Amino acid sequence: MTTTAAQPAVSIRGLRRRYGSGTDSFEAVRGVDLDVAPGTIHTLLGVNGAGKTSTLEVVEGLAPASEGEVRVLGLDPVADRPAVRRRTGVLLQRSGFVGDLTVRETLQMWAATVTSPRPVEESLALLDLTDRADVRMRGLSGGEHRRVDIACALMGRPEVVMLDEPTTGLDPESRRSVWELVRDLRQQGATVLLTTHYLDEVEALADCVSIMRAGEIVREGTVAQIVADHPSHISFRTPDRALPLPDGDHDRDGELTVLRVTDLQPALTELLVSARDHGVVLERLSARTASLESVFLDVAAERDGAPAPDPEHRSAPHPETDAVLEDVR
Ligand SMILES: Nc1ncnc2c1ncn2[C@@H]1O[C@H](COP(=O)(O)OP(=O)(O)OP(=O)(O)O)[C@@H](O)[C@H]1O
Repeated sequence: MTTTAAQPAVSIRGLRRRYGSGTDSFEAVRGVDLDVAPGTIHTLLGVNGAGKTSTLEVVEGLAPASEGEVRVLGLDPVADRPAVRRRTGVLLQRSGFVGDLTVRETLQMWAATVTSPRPVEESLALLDLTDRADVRMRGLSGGEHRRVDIACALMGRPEVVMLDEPTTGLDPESRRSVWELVRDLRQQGATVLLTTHYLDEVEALADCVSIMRAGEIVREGTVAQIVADHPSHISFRTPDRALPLPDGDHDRDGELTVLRVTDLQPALTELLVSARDHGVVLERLSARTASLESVFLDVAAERDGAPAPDPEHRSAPHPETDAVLEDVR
């Protein structure tokens, strides 16, 4: 008996999206291909302006593609919008809820637009909002507001959930509770496509990650696959230029040398032996295996055609991407 691979929950082929027309037009999405396997969490990771929202809006059926094809559960999100909308939940980056309504009234209003909605009390409990049910929307903190947005996105028990930066602006505890919720959705069989610029969010959630830069997907796979394909870094300072170096990509900037190597341990051993044999002191020696952070930094550096930043000056292991990128600039 032959088995066929499950149809992707979301499939994107040759997607292009242009804003404006003529000489003023700008192409924000430049030929994206993407498959999201059913029952998985797929993250789109990229810096501000990479094209994540522009892509997601087409998948959500909120904007037409300039070119290419998108299918959600086998359906066209624009032409088959009513059918797609019934089976999907969408969290936009910004919601436009009225500040005068209470949280409960907001959820009741939203429930009226959804086929077979969850009971409002269940939605309140799901997002830990029961105690805030009678507070007006304008009185909520940013994190509480975001939880109302998420409650609305999940109101119709969607098969496919699209979340645009679900945890931006949330405190660490709220972020973790959203992560739990997203994992629960997967456990219940839903498919989740989410955009983020948090590296720790990708590491916590992603079955598959697509890294976007300037409207294109430039890396894709599991975090482990992406990291395994990336070189490790060795850096040190020495005024001695005659030191023989192991094979790999070398950059020298004054006294600083940065090596990019595929196999860290033998390269490091060779370097240490070479330094000992030549009587060279390697100051501020540092060796780092590849990480999602180093992949991301190198992807960002490729954007400018600039060399990857000095690993000595990289920041903490899981900072927010925008903070990481301050190092690159
Ligand atoms: N309505 C618009 N008109 C013209 N350009 C736009 C419009 N919306 C977005 N852009 C541009 O398209 C590019 C991609 O924007 P997009 O919002 O898709 O990126 P993003 O990766 O989602 O960024 P962020 O993390 O900031 O949300 C950016 O250069 C942005 O300035």
